[in-house]
Amino acid sequence: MEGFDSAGETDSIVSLVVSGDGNSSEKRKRETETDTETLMDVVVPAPRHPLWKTSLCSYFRGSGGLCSHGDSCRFAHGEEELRPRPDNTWDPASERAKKMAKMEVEEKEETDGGGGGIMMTEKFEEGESLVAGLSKCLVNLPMKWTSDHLRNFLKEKGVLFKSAKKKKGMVVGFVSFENVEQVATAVEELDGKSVGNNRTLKLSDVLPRSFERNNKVVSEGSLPCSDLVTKAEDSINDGADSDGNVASSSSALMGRSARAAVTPLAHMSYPDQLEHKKNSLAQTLKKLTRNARKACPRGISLPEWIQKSREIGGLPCELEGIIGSPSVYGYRNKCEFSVGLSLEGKRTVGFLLGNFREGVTAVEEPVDCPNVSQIACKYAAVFQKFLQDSSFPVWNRLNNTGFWRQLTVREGRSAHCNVENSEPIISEAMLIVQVCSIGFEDQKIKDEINFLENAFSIGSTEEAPHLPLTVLVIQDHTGISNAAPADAPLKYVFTRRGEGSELGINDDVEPRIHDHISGLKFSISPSAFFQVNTSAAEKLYSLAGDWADLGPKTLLFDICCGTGTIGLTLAHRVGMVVGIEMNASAVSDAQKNAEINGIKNCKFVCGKAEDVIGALMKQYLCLLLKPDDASSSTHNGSMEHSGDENVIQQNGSHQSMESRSELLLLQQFENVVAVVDPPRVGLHPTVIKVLRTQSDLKRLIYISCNPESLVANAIELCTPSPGETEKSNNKNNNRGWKNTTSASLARHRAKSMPDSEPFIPVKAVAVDLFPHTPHCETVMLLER
Ligand SMILES: C[S@@+](CC[C@H](N)C(=O)[O-])C[C@H]1O[C@@H](n2cnc3c(N)ncnc32)[C@H](O)[C@@H]1O
Repeated sequence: MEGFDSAGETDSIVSLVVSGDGNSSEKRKRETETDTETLMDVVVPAPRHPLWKTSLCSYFRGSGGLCSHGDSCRFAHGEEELRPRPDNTWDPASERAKKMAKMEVEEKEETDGGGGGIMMTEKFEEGESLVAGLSKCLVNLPMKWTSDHLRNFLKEKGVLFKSAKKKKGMVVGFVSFENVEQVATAVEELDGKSVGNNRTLKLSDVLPRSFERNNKVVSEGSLPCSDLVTKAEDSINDGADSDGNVASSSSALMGRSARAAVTPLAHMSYPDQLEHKKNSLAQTLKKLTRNARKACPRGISLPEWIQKSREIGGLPCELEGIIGSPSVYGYRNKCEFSVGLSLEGKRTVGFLLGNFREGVTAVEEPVDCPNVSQIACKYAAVFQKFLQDSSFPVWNRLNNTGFWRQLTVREGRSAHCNVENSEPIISEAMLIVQVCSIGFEDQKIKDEINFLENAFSIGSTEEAPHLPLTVLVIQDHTGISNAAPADAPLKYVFTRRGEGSELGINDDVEPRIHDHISGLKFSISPSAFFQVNTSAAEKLYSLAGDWADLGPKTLLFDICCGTGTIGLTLAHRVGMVVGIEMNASAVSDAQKNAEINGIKNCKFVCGKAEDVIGALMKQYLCLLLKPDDASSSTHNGSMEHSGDENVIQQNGSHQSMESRSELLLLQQFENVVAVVDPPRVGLHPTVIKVLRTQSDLKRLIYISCNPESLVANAIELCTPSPGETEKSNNKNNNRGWKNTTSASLARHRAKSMPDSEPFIPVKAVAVDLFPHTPHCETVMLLER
């Protein structure tokens, strides 16, 4: 379970180990052969108090790490020393206890159907209707069950019913009955009984949706499947959309507002939010120390950074605080609005209120969401107004039918600021409307899209000043979740031929908008990643550059480079940039961006980093100037670029060096730095292995939007390599990883890391790109 892997204290074995460097005072817990029972540094007193280290030391905490008892203190100096109490509980002041309490609340909410009922605003099938009193909602069913599973289960239990519906991926199902006797039997046979993997079934009444209670006519002409209203979107479901626009399901369910769903920290002051995020990051980073300590092979002394971590409260390195966002309100340059029915049954463009898994499908307008820009809100309102009269249905998440699915508004800032308030001017906007064309006639779609284009055009000019509208894209996506792949077909594209012209279908004009970072202009295509908070991203990139210690003799790898933002903004500080990115449109944007800005020392490679990085590093690093070669170098200290074109290489294939001049240029590099900025899941193991084993790579800047994956990757990068014996012992030990945490998995992988010098975490800092949400970016410097 997340957060509880680190200590594994209850089943761990304490042993005294003399470290390989002959330091006999270094005592630590060791992993056992079974791999799950792992340990940490512990000083064992004699005799040991029965409550040894089961409570946090208040002196230690209050004094910022000073306790006169030192290692002999019976209280725990920090979370990593803390042990469970004899009754298997944790010190209530500890993070573990708080996390456990939180999880208990969440589990209870899940069992209770979210504590407030299920918000289903959609019907399962045409003609389906539920009669109040003769319909029940079953909560806590196994997610993988379908309607058939539910029906068989009811039959097995001898429960008669009229109809039963259950959608895979949800924990709720809906049953209607012929009469009250059947209802009574169902309650007796099912409520509180065990189902699936020890889940406790709960029967809830189906409450009429508010719009039915008020006897309003519902435009979708449907009755709800249930009384409980729940609805959250797949993106919210998974905890985050592609850009970290996240709603925690529990807060969404409790808050019952779009504001609470997408900006759960909005009730706090901004300084409090920053403090909260910094503390939460510190807790996560401590996992790096704990896990690297556990994974440290036998017979090898603990790296100095682990030994010194006690001096900084268990952190792997100094956490230099958190940098706030220059813009706190309306900062998002990209907003993804779902289309669905509100709690009132109205066609709505906004945010899902909770978690689809738990049956939430209600969408509410983005009212009071402090991260959403005014322009995005206005376009959402224009689209919502249009939908009220559209003859095409909105997307039904229960049976995956409908046409209108999602609106994304992307904005681009001009190079100039508003003279009155110094705010950036939003000069371009791209609207991406996602639809599902299955089952709809082409001509009818065309007509409907023309109406929509007209509605947006008029909507944009009705505002004073006019809203920017650069391009309208209709994306056709037939998948279940709204998260469309980068290559989802663009069915129609309306662009402007020139400044001030009307939107129209101009096949020769590419759909794109432009933004500006650090004085450079960036061209952005519809599916390319671009940080959602431009002014905070500017801070992030320049900080990464400062930490990277760049110079004209630096070769910089920008791994997961998107549209090239990091590499291009740092290009003037290095000899050459090699960017790697898998999204072909983003690579093409990066290439264009280099051209637009007259930058000639960047190359962009299209491919998955795991497929291309090994060959690329070999190709470039074997030509590095080594200190021994310095005397034979012709390098005169200033970089002269050959004027080579920036090169895009497709599908992971790599070409040999383009020219002799490039080869000569490379020979002048004296150091290599990599900046990695991976997606939420972190780096692929192959990429980690290449970074780790390329001994010429001495400095690595890790930028992460997910501290858990940063920690997991850093465990592999920073743990000393195992000896041969340990590696071979580990070979047959690869079992039962399905339910393990990312950190445990990383520990396991670290054991098979080829012999190589580990990196050392030097410093870290948080940069808040997502005010009002729990998310923020982390930058960590690793060196060796
Ligand atoms: C967090 S974004 C960072 C983009 C860029 N550094 C920026 O700041 O704009 C992650 C990028 O990694 C790309 N990506 C995801 N998986 C990848 C992989 N396996 N190999 C290469 N790029 C990948 C995504 O397409 C996305 O552009």
